[in-house]
Amino acid sequence: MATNLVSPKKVASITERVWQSVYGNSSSSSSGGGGNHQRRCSYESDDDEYEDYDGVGTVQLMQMGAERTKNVLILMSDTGGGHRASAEAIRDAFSIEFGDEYRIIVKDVWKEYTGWPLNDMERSYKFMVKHVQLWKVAFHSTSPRWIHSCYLAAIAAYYAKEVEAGLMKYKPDIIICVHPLMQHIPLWVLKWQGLQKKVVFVTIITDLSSCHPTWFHPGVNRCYCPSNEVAKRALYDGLEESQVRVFGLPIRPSFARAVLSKDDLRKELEMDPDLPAILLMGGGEGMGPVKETAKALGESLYDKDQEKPIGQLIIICGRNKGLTSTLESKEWKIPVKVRGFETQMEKWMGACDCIITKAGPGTIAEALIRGLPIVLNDYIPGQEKGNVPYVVDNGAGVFTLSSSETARIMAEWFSTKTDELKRMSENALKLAQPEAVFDIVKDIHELALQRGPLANVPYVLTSSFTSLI
Ligand SMILES: CCCCC/C=C\C/C=C\CCCCCCCC(=O)OC[C@H](CO)OC(=O)CCCCCCC/C=C\C/C=C\CCCCC
Ligand SMILES: O=c1ccn([C@@H]2O[C@H](COP(=O)(O)OP(=O)(O)O[C@H]3O[C@H](CO)[C@H](O)[C@H](O)[C@H]3O)[C@@H](O)[C@H]2O)c(=O)[nH]1
Repeated sequence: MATNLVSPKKVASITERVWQSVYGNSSSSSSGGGGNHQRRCSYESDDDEYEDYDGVGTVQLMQMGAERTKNVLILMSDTGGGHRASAEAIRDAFSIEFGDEYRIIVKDVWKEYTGWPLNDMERSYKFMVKHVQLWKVAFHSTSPRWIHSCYLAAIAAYYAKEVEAGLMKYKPDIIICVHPLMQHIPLWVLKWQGLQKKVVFVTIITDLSSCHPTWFHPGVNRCYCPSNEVAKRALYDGLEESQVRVFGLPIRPSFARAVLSKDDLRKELEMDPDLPAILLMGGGEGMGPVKETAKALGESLYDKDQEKPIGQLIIICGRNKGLTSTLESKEWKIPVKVRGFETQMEKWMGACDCIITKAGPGTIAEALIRGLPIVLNDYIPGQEKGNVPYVVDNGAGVFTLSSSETARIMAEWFSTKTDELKRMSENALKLAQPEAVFDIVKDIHELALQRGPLANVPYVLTSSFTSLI
């Protein structure tokens, strides 16, 4: 007797289980539900509900052989503002380039599905960069591969199941990671699930130069580096040339495709139409010496002899509510606007003549696109240290930690050294890479097209495969 043959009864039972897994127990569930998913808006944000996602399985089966909307899951965390800005840039570029071909989901899966310390990275990061020596020690002591691998393996042992549930909910065809600590556990999960051939996994590095080694994971399909310096480090850390691409840091398409003139923007933002304008900020969290610099500028931009201002100041405090209220309650001799977290940074940058900021990579890359000369007044040790020479050596800005020096430079740029301001603006534009975000999404699209037939097999027949047989 051929004992290794599967009996008809067993086949029926597997078919039945596939059927149930796809359509549920009730026969009525097969009607219409999937169609709704097909008609959904093509991207979802963190705040949107992603209800009844299991219906995607239905859609997938119905669409076998036909082109179906692909799910792209972007993993990010609000540790600062840079990762979300890059995630949104990628989301918007997918939408511009490919319309409804892709459904984009931007998520902090850690926050929703895991526990401490992964679900609280925002607060931990904020705390550590506030006590900057703590961050310096954490950054450098976790740099050796064996150390961060041990930490992450220990965390994976605790949270792998939760991360798996978080990933599977969205049934991604493509996972894009824009955070260094969000690659290791998902890549392990894909390996355990046998999904490496089905799901494209790419990482987009959002630090310009001295980034943390956790960014370089050899298990990714692509590692997008923002600069040649980062690419060199990636190769040195074990990635193959075929995995590495250098297009630049992805910046929201609204920066690249801005059409409004400075005059129109100033009108819209209710700024003085004539006075030179400085944008002062400190990343998504409003970090660095924003308060001290604002006070110094309040004095240096006021001409005491003529009793009138020689410039105006826009201060963007990000999510730092304490800073916003302190600066709002101050009396100013020059025109000043104090703002909290702004969602249209391209407009504020487009309306100003130069920027003062800590050395955040996102802010720098955006300022370069807008041709703003940059005064770097601070940097976070570790990942932002290398951004200082990147700006200064390329002639796009200057670096000083002193608020009074910053104020003096500003007063000069607006009076005796306007030629320096102009030269730096030209150098900034030369360094800008507004098309990077489009190059990256086109490359990811190509990568997805190259996937083998398994990419079109619905999740119900792959990830659940082991549980079905
Ligand atoms: C690398 C291992 C991560 C596991 C975290 C656990 C403990 C290690 C303590 C500090 C981690 C410092 C991480 C440095 C790596 C940063 C990489 C980077 O460039 O990230 C940039 C990004 C900002 O843009 O930074 C972050 O996202 C930092 C998030 C930090 C979250 C750390 C939360 C840990 C909090 C307390 C840990 C205390 C005790 C640890 C016990 C661990 C037992 C397993
Ligand atoms: O009100 C605001 C303030 C800031 N931003 C945006 O937030 C981003 C800030 O990003 P940065 O890279 O300049 O700096 P962050 O400190 O906020 O970003 C964090 O993530 C970065 C990586 O992406 C770096 O690792 C950085 O060191 C880390 O602190 C920029 O796109 C900026 O336009 C807003 O949209 N609105």
